[in-house]
Amino acid sequence: MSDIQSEMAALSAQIEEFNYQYYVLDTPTVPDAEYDRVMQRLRALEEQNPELLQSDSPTQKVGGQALAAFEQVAHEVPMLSLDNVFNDEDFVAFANRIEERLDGAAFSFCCEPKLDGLAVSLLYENGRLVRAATRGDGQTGENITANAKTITSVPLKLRGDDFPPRLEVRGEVFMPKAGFDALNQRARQRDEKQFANPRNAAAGSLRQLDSRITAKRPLAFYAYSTGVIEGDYAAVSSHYEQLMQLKSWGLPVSPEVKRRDSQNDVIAYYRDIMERRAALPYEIDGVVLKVDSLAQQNSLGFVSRAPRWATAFKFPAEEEITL
Ligand SMILES: NC(=O)n1nc(-c2ccco2)nc1N
Repeated sequence: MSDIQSEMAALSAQIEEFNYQYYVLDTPTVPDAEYDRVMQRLRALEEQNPELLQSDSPTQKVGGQALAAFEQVAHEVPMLSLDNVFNDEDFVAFANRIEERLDGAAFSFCCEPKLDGLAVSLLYENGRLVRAATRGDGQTGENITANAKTITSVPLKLRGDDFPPRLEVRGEVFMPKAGFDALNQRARQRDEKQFANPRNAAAGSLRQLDSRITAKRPLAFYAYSTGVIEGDYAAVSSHYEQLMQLKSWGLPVSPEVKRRDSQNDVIAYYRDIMERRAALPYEIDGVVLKVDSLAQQNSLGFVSRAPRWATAFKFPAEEEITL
């Protein structure tokens, strides 16, 4: 490797570590000016040495040629839809049904905020992002790889080397409230169409045929599940621990994800998140509760397309404001 190549590889690795610290650990270690300096240096070297440009360089998150249409993607593992509960009694009935089906075995819940964005699947092969798809109808989605690659919090390469050779990460692409407000303010100033809510803004931005438009939209991503996992790696037995593994590989996971062991503690989690809902930087419409043990999830299975082992616990509908 030439000196230039090794400097470019080092700069790329440094930017990926900055991204991990900023988007995953939420603890940036360098000021923006330093981040920009390193990024500018890498861009300059890539312009001077185009033959050394790597397709998954962090400078390539700016989008490319517009598509004529989206390709269809068949999900190897269907992307589930969730049943809902709306009050404590329904949740207790849900939890009691699980207890019966587990013949009284103890079980915990992994509790997560229910992000109000767009479910996506990210496929990493040998640690590199090779395909991104929307949920679609659960069986078939749209190939939005070029667009997903422009989302700053979606890593183009996984961190470390203990990840499985083939890993499908599932999560939510969403638009944080601040980004949504700024986008609509700019639209108002330009007399352009405004989005009704962050969810529509995220969907509209992600399903752009021109990824250069997506690249300009303030999208974010949180992982909350996996799909296909193939090849040798240190498998864990708990959904919560699996999310912590995804975090160690450079995928952002909401810091609000917690494990709770009793029905009362789950209800306390639901109330706490509901109380803090307005202050969260992204929109949610409830919490998602999942049996934490992967073995117990497997033994509980699914009813038609919804898992017996998970439910969304929704908040009362907010009065809709019309723009
Ligand atoms: N929307 C959302 O935040 N979700 N959705 C799931 C889910 C759907 C199917 C399995 O897991 N989990 C979370 N946190």
